[in-house]
Amino acid sequence: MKVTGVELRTIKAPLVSPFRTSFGTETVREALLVRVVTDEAEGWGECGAGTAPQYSSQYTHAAADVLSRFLVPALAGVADLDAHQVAPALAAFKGHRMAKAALETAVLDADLRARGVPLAHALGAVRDRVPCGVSVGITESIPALLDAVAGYLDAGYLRIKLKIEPGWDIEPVRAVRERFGDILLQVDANAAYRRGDARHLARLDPFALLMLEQPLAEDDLLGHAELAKRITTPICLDESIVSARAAADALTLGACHVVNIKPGRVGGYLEARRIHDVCAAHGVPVWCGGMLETGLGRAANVALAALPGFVLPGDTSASDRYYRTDITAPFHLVDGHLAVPTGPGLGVTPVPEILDEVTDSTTWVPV
Ligand SMILES: CSCC[C@@H](NC(=O)CCC(=O)O)C(=O)O
Ligand SMILES: [Mg+2]
Repeated sequence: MKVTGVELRTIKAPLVSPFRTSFGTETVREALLVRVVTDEAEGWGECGAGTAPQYSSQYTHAAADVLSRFLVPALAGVADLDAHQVAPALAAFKGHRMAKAALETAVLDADLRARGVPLAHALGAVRDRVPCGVSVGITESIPALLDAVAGYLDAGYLRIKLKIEPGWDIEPVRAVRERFGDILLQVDANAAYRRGDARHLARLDPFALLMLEQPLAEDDLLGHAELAKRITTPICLDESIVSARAAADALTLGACHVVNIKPGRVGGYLEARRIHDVCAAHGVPVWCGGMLETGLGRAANVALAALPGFVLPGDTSASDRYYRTDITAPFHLVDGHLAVPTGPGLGVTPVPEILDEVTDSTTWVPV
């Protein structure tokens, strides 16, 4: 394929309710969408970065800047481009994995649409629907949390994930366990704790959680390995797993028992599959994380979550978990599952009038 140009479109999509984590509260998803135009087809990618550098050092406007100044122009030199050539073409530029992932995904989507191949098929999917969990933010009170969890369980979600932070951990977990019994339940700290919190985190052990996600800092593999020896709750890593090598290192060090795979965090779906393969080789379960994606990123995540090693419900929730109106045809939860898209590439495209309503800016970058 020959890339003729790339559109960088920033959208601002209001969330149906505030989403609070240990690092902040989101009320609007400011997302960067990448549309690659080639001589054969066009393709879409969604950048997982948020408005501010709080989940990681990346953020939406920086992703748009690095794409327009460096990453998109780097594709000009590639004569017959396919998705496998994108990462090597961008390797000279350090970091910015989420921006690189969005560009690689858009090239992959264009290539697959041109060939009539669904992303799920290209990645090696073995399922036609995936089991879904839901991420529940920190709420104003325990009663409010219990109401939210009850609503999601009524909707059919198969697993509940609670955001926690110091001061909001033991009690909310206890309250959910006491109210809802032995549901599949896990927690995510987004790196809010320190190595000295091991004794406190061990107080989660009696609640039979599926996992404790990213309790310590992104770069603290040794701290997680030490913590793993002092608590019985399985440790899952998210922010720390930035590549297949980081996954192999984490498993070798005993820093985690489960991995949350997020394609944007690791530079794209091709690296995400490599991490899936590394974990499968070690007998380690994985699940698909989320970054509040619109239907574009959601479609790609659901395709990935259909791979054999994704044996745990992911944060692949229905569109209405976050959005009143998705920019694509909405994903609906059916018996706790989302259907894997069957169309070429991502299998979905934005609805133009809905996309225009949430568009904040658009830039064309010629190649
Ligand atoms: C704005 S928080 C995004 C990162 C967070 N993601 C979720 O909790 C799931 C979000 C989703 O359902 O897409 C995580 O650390 O796992
Ligand atoms: Mg997480």
